Amino acid sequence: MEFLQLENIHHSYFSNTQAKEVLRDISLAIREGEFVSFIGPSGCGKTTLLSIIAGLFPATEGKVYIDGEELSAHNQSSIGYMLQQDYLFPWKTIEENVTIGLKIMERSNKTHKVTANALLQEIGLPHVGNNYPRELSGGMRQRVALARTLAVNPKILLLDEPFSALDYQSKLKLEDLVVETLKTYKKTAILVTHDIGEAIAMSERVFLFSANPGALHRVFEIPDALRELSPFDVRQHPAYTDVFQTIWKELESLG
Ligand SMILES: Nc1ncnc2c1ncn2[C@@H]1O[C@H](COP(=O)(O)OP(=O)(O)OP(=O)(O)O)[C@@H](O)[C@H]1O
Repeated sequence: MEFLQLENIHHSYFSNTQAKEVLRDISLAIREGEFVSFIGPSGCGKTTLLSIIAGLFPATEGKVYIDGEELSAHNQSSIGYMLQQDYLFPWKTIEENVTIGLKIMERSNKTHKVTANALLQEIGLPHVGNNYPRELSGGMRQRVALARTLAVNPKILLLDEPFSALDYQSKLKLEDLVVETLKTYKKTAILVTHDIGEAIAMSERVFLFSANPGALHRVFEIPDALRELSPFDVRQHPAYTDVFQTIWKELESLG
């Protein structure tokens, strides 16, 4: 079932009297529970498109639908955002950081501790609730950022290069954890990444965008044989190299 739908999205930024066209006529649909990636040359508008989906600002033209309903202040909270930086508050404990969104949304205090504990357990950090962010490694902090994003129970997660600041080993481990956790919670997710391998390893479909202005160029279906594996294992599968080369060639052809 189509869960997130973009219909003829156009976007321009206006500075002084000049308009800069960034996105042209983007239409796409993502199924409930699906994990997809957006890739494309630098500056093709991936972050701009995620911001429009998150409702941070409206597109110049076009519509976003979530579960058949047009995006508005009413359903905007069904979307969670995870970024390259963890943006944890250094003066708050890990438990307080995980539940900050619930506090902002003024949801009942009683269940906060239970929610935080369950999520910290899920991300493999059950004993850090009373610690402070400075006491954790970069990879652990990004896991906490994932728990904080999930705490408000969004239906759709937007992941904007959340692994790019991590060392290679932490990145591979976190990719596995994110895929497993989002499957457990049956979330729909969009990952923006520059790493083709990461897109193939984590996604069911990869959306390739071209630049100037940003437009949807091609959609790649990841073969079933890869989709059943964890991101780490996908990279060891014989079919992985073929898929990588196909996408790489297409990206190269965009210049
Ligand atoms: N607030 C803004 N005002 C004017 N132009 C902007 C603004 N934000 C982004 N742009 C421009 O829009 C274009 C798309 O930017 P965006 O960050 O969405 O691309 P991206 O594909 O995410 O880039 P990257 O892969 O480098 O992160 C770029 O040319 C950028 O300079």
